[in-house]
Amino acid sequence: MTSTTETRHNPAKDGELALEARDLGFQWASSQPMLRFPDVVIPRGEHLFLQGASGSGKSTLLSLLSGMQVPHSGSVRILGSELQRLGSGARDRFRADHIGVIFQQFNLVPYLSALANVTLPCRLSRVRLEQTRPDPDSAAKELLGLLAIPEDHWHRKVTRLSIGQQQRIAAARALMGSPGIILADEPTSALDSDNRDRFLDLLLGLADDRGASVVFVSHDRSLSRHFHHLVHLGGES
Ligand SMILES: Nc1ncnc2c1ncn2[C@@H]1O[C@H](COP(=O)(O)OP(=O)(O)OP(=O)(O)O)[C@@H](O)[C@H]1O
Repeated sequence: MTSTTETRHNPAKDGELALEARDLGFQWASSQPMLRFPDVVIPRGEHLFLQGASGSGKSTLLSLLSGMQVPHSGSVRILGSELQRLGSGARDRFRADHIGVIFQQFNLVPYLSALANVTLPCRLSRVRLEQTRPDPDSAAKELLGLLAIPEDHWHRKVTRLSIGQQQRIAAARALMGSPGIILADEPTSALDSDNRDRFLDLLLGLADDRGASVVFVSHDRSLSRHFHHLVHLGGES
């Protein structure tokens, strides 16, 4: 795999890193080639754009960074914790506590309201619940307001909302309880370019307010200007 990494900032001192992934290699099956990834180093509060052609391994890299998959080689350290040192249950808890994920298809719970989807992380993580004290509902409503979801939509099932609104609800859910890292996998692919830029400005602004680092995946390199760091995956060699 040929890959490039660009950075517009000097790396922070160790201990101030949101994320550090070194020498990562992963193989989905023994019949498939080993995917090898460039090192990823993000100082706390800075944001990284992950770009590459279809099949280059962007989603695979996100699944390694989130601890959903375990690498065959190399290491992932998030907010100072080495993921491989955690057992699978502890890794799941760490993800629920410290990582907000925005999926390509949003993965909202279809039978829940917008508000109930946003408060979900607080039901899965005591750490995220503590961060929204005294009242998770108020914290969720504040996020929904900041993300321009009209108040009369908050109690509607998410399936009755537009794609752009569902995407912003997925962003609110990821930001809820101020996790240190947000991983976003192509959440803008259904939007036109104006709405894509507007969404990114909102997401990065809210992440900045909360001190979170965002790793954002997209095919569209024009979005990279919003980010401190760029990693380009070049595909299988
Ligand atoms: N669950 C899986 N099982 C087996 N192989 C997989 C799986 N997921 C991805 N792959 C393979 O791993 C390689 C990288 O796929 P990945 O989905 O990470 O790429 P991507 O850059 O995110 O692609 P896209 O932009 O199309 O979403 C591809 O060859 C793909 O076929």
